[in-house]
Formats: sequence, C-alpha cells, structure tokens
Amino acid sequence: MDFNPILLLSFLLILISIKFLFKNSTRKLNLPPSPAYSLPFIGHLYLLKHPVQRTLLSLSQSLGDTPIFHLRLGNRLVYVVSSYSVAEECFTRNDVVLANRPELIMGKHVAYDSTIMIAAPYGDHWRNLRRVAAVEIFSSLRVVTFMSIRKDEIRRLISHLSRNSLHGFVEVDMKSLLANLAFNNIIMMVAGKRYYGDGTEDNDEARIVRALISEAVAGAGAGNLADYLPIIRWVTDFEKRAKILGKRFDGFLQRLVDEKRAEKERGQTLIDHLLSLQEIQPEYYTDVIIKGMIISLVIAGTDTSSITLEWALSNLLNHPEILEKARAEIDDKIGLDRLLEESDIENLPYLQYIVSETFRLYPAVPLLLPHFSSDDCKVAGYDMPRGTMLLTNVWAMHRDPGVWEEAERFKPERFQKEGEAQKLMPFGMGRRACPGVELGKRLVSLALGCLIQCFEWERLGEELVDMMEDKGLTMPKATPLRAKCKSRVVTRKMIQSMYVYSLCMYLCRTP
Ligand code: HEM
Repeated sequence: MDFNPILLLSFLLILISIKFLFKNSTRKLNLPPSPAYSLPFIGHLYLLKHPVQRTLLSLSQSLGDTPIFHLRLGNRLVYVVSSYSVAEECFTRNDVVLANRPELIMGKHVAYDSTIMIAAPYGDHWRNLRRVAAVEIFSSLRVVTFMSIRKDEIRRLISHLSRNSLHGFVEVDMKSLLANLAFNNIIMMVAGKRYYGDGTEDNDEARIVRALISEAVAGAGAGNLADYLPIIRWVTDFEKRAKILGKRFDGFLQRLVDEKRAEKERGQTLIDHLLSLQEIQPEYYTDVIIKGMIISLVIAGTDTSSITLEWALSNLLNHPEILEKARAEIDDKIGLDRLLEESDIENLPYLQYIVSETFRLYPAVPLLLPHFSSDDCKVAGYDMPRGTMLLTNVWAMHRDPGVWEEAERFKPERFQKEGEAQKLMPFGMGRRACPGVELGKRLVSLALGCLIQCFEWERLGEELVDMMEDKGLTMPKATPLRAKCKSRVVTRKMIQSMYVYSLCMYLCRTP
C-alpha cells in the first residue's frame, strides 16, 4: 500500500483538534470532587468493591463527607449522590432530565433491548407502559382487589410453618419461604397461578424460575464491570451468559402467555387483560410488550418485598425486646381469636415503625436503579453533562448521622416523631419512583404482622443473626436467614378454621 504523508498529517491534525476541543469543553465544566488516581482506561473501576453502597459511602467520607462526587468508571462518567437534599434536587428540579436509564448488558439481553418498564428510556413508550400498569396493577382499585391474594398466600405460609411447629420449636429456612411468598403473590396477580406451596415446592419450573430471577437481579447491579469496560464483554463470558439467561426467561414468559391464550375465556389476571388489548391493538400489544410487562413486575416486585421481610425478621431476632413489644401491641389490639387483617395495620403504629426502620437501614434497592441524564443540567451547583450515570446512595442517606440520631441503631421508636418517615427514600422519588409502593408496603406489613402474631421466634443459637449484605441490584443478606419458630394458639385456631372451611366446601360440592 502507498504511504501518503498528506493523509497521515490530516489524520493527526483531526485527532489533535478533537482532543483539544474535548479538553476545552471539559475544562470549562465544574465537576463535583472525585477520588484521586483515575487510571488510564479503567478510571476508578479499581475502587469498586462489593457491597458497592459501602464502598461509595467510604469514598464520599474520604472526600470530606461530600454529598456528591464523580467517578470515571471505564468509559462512563458516574455521579454518586449521598445526601437527601441533593437527591431531592435530582428528582424534582432535574426530574425530567434524569428520568432516563443507562443502557446495560442485562437490559439488552434480558429486558428485550431495554424496552420494558424498568429499563426503558424516558419517553412515550415508557409513559405508555406506566399508564397501562397503573390501570391494570397499581390503581387503588386493583391494590384492594389483590388483597385476597396477599391474604391467601400469607395464610398458606403460616400453615406451612405450623406443620411441625405446633408442639415445639422447629428450624425453618425463611429466605426461601419468603421468596416463595413474594413470587406467588406476583404471579397470582399476573397469571392467576401459584408455583409454591400445596406440595409443589419441588416443581422443576418453580426452581428454574427462582434461579432465573436471582441471576437477573444479581447481574443487574451497579457494580458490574462489563457495563463499563467493553473489553470485559469480549474477554469474559458475561454477555454470553446474559444472552442465555434472556432466552430462558423468554421461554418461561412465552409459556405463561401461551397458556393463558389457550384458555377459552378471558379471566381477571394481568395477562388476560393484556391479551384483550392485543385483540384490539395487535400492533402495539405484541407478545414482547406483554412478556416485558410480566418480567418488570417479577424482577422489581419479588426480591424487593421478600428481602425486606428477611431483614425485618432478622432484626427482630437480634432485638427480642422489640419483637416482644410488637407482639404485645398485636395481642392487645387484635387478640388471639382471629388473624391480623390488612385493615388492622393502620391501628398498629409500632408494627409500622418496625417496617419504616427496616426500610431505613436495609433499603432493598440501596442505590435505586441507575438513572441517566438525557441533557446537560446542574446538580448541587455542579455541571452534570448529558450522558452521565447517576447512582443515588439511599443506603448511605438513611445512615447519615447528621440526619438520624444513633443512625446505625435499629430503633423503630424514632418514627414516633412526626415527619421522620418523610426523610426516607426506599422507593425512590419523582417520575421513575417505584409504582409498586402500595403493593410492597401492604405485603411486607401484613406478612410481618402475621408472622409476629402466629409464632414465637428464636435464633438458631446464642450468636446474633449475621447482618452483612451480599452484592446485586437488590440488597440480599449475605447469609440467608434460618430461624426457629413455634406456633402460638392463634395459629392452631386458624388451621382448625381452614380445615372446617375446606370440609364445608367439600361437603357442599359432594352430591
Ligand atoms: C418493599 C418493596 C419494594 C421496594 C423497596 C421497591 C423499591 C423500588 C426502587 C428503589 C425502584 C427504583 C426507583 C428509581 O430508580 O428511582 C423501584 C422501581 C420499580 N418498582 Fe419497586 N419496590 C418494591 C416493590 C415493588 C412491587 C411489589 C412492584 C410491582 C408489583 C414494583 C415495581 C417496580 C417497577 C415496575 C419499577 C420500575 C419503575 C420505572 O423504571 O419506571 N416494586 N422499586
């Protein structure tokens, strides 16, 4: 090939001008502080250790307790916010600009090219998904209609726990039982079927689906190197695994949709409603839209609720005096003749304080989902260029000693003070905040209240329950919760009434 010096010179000149322009444009920007030593190519990625929320808090402390700082993570500019007031500014004044989501590998392969509600960019398509979900799942009417599902699933959990615990303490694996409760609850709303309980625990599909959810949630966290460094995509099998996961998830979702489609009459589940919409507007309500809606709810609504319950129960086991106080409140207001109902929750302030304190110290999504700026904006007086990823360290905000007295202590009583709950942000804020707040809070409060009312609880031994967190998008416990429980008298009464009810139903049906 001929060597052309003019071409080479022009190429070098272009490179120098691009570098000069880029330098000039970034020099003018007033960026928030940043840790020293951003290495070539990887930037600050070498600092990102698990659990990421703890690392990010240490970094903000090392920069003089700054409420906002920036990191260069591979080829991304990332802002980290750890103060309520700056987060509030992001999700009020800058809410539209920051309502976007960054493109992540899991989003591409598991979330139908980031077209599903949790991952979609801000715009008409996302607005439409939220509108459909608001009508079909999150409206006050639907939340009340689904109450019978929550109640039924919790009764089944109690009945399962009581099986061997009527006459003494038995050891139970609470992590998987709570995960089953949350998953059944969602899938009943979505498809009208349940996967766990009734002796179906060993059902192959149930085990596969639980593994799929765990893998998707674990791989979608903010600490995933492959999302920042293209080379990691090439040299590891992360992307290949994400593709396989996406295919397997899709297979499960398609089966759910096809099962419903094959039924002769349309029922009242979310899939039924979406299939009816598909008949009217087939070009918009495609199977991908329906499957995307289901996966959004399954991923966002399962682990979040069950993990919160696991943390709450772990705290009660480590603080028996708080557990006793909660039980005394329930016994006093409801007694031992009937099971706690959702309508009782508003009369159980101490139970509500325990739930709020769990959301404070153990927010299920510690960094919210990542946001992404679709335009230049200003945050806390600093410039935030278009294309910046925003991580909101809610975990750190909820432990800020300047905001919370004895911030590290599990102390539900703090919420007696009016206005304290308004300082929490476990569901995010603004346009992109969690639409499942009401469903999540109701399930967590009712399930926790019933578990306190129906059982005595003990730790496995003298040792406190381990309270370290594992990695992922949500904040699972590093050590899954196992505990000992023993049925109380109210449980026996509930089981007897369930038997009587089943017997009556059987006799009514028998000619
Ligand atoms: C204790 C329970 C729950 C917690 C702590 C929780 C928390 C959150 C958080 C922090 C976000 C991200 C907000 C942001 O990025 O700014 C979120 C988003 C979301 N949550 Fe929840 N959630 C819970 C339960 C649920 C339930 C039960 C459902 C559905 C049945 C649900 C559906 C969603 C959806 C669809 C999104 C994505 C919203 C969007 O991007 O437009 N969540 N949730």
